[in-house]
Amino acid sequence: MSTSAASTLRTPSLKLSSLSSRTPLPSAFSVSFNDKRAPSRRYVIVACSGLPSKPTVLVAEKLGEAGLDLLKEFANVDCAYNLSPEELCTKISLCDALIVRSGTKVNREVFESSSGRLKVVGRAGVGIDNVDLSAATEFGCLVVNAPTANTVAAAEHGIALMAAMARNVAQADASIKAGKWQRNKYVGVSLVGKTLVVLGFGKVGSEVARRAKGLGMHVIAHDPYAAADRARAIGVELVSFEEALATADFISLHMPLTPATSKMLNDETFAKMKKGVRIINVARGGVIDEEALVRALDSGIVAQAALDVFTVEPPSKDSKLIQHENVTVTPHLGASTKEAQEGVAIEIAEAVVGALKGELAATAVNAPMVPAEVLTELKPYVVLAEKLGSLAVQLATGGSGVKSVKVTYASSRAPDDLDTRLLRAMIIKGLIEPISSVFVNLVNADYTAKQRGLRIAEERILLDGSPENPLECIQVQIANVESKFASAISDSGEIKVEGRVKDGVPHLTKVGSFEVDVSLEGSIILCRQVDQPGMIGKVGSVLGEENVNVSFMSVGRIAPRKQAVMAIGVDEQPTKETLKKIGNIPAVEELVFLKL
Ligand SMILES: NC(=O)c1ccc[n+]([C@@H]2O[C@H](COP(=O)([O-])OP(=O)(O)OC[C@H]3O[C@@H](n4cnc5c(N)ncnc54)[C@H](O)[C@@H]3O)[C@@H](O)[C@H]2O)c1
Ligand SMILES: O=C(O)[C@H](O)COP(=O)(O)O
Repeated sequence: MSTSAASTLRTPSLKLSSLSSRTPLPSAFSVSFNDKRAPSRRYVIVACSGLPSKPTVLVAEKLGEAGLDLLKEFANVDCAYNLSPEELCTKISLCDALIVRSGTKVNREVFESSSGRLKVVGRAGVGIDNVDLSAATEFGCLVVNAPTANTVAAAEHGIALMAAMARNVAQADASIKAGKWQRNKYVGVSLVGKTLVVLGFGKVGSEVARRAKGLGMHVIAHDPYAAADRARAIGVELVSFEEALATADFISLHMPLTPATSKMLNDETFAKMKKGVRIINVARGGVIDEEALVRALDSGIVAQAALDVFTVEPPSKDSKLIQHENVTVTPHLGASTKEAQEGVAIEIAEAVVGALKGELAATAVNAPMVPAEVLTELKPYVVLAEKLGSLAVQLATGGSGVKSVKVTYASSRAPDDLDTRLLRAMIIKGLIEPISSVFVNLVNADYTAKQRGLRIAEERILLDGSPENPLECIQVQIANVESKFASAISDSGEIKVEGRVKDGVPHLTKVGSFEVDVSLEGSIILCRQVDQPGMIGKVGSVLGEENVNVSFMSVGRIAPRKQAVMAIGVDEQPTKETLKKIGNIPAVEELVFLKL
């Protein structure tokens, strides 16, 4: 990709088939259940069920027109800039999505105030340090960002600040406008031949490095997570933090603000730098201890600094740092080019609309990454997983006592070739939703389980045979609970249900120790009886008389004329009286109705 093209990059609209294997999964999102009997069924994995016919998107900071146009095709768009925190909290309960830049704090109160309606937060830019990700995850709200469209703009601004600082452009400009002509005062330093250290060799850092090399600088970088061969490919050596500090003439900062990078440049690290070093920061203000920087400037360790970002934005007018003669400042303009803002607006609008539609989000920040092809393959198993979770918990007496669940995946695939995070999330959804008002999705499943003290142990059984299908069967067991259907308790004392996918359709294949075979759609009646002729007919006619349509029926028995379990798939919910009539059939010993 040419660097000039990068700033106007558009994120293509994402469909399952167009995603690469590194595409972060979905959060959200609806996955079509390929069921011949229910072809129109949409299956929501994550966030976006229950949306009104036209969702509402609150755009809380200025967004490029092209992005707004895209949003308006799909949603009601409310552009409300400069909201106070209170106003944002008031508005948010009426919104399905929120789009912000770096100027809006999307904190816990915002998620709390949304009362569960907010499904997606779109950050029109890279840094998500203004969004409380744990709160978003807790509330099952997907966070997406626009990570590529402003890369070049930020890199160009870094280079602009470095050159302007080295030649005192801002100071000389102010001086001349004040009526002075100070040619001797503003003698600068050259860039050519100087060592530039790039701290954070990601998208922006590497573009800065590329450009600085073009200016004849010697460029080295420190980034504990960057690949050395990627750096080498553009002629940059990765060095240790200590070496970086000790050799730099210029240091340009390009890491995210995280607990690990907060105040990374401080009194101690400034003391390790060469006297007269120059610092450029277009990353985040918080990566520098600003008071320590003032001390380093005063002592001459740091000759000059050029800053686009600040710990508090806007910084106070009388801040010593801002007013320092050797400091050049801009008001967080790194991403502010027409091209970048247009690109960011399109990138974020596409991500938010896609998320609201239930498509995959390539830029999800708080959802696990599951490659798209894995998702496609797992679709029917995803449905199976949720239904098994739901059946298992409905079989327990008093669902709130469910604390320990064991999930067993039997597969011919090696464990490394089977990603079960999505399945686990769906089992958790199935286990929790029928017994609570919590909405569980891929974003918040593990968190919600932990909050409820629900332990999920996963086990894999490696089968012989062809690994053509990802899974042979899934088994869900709940320990230490009683069941309202005693036959669901296995020999080892747990509630046990097992299922598999047949011709793309999920089936229940085992309840307790009984083999059954019923397609998991509609609802199910499980009925234990003494195995004898005519039972299917008797139960079937009670249901027929009450106009309840049977979609599937299967009987599993221990041995002829001994106990048997009948699994009956029904399209309609039978009335209590109907169930009572079945229970009154002499050979029937117990029965339970389970909603799917
Ligand atoms: N000023 C602006 O307007 C503007 C515009 C765009 C991006 N940014 C900021 O620039 C920064 C970089 O953005 P990006 O798109 O290149 O992100 P990126 O994720 O592509 O790159 C960040 C890099 O920092 C590295 N890193 C993480 N911890 C580190 C550490 N302790 N030491 C050194 N490196 C570390 C990561 O490995 C990664 O390679 C972010 O803070 C972003 O918010 C600012
Ligand atoms: O992280 C980013 O993308 C930049 O800091 C840009 O922030 P902005 O969208 O507020 O300009």
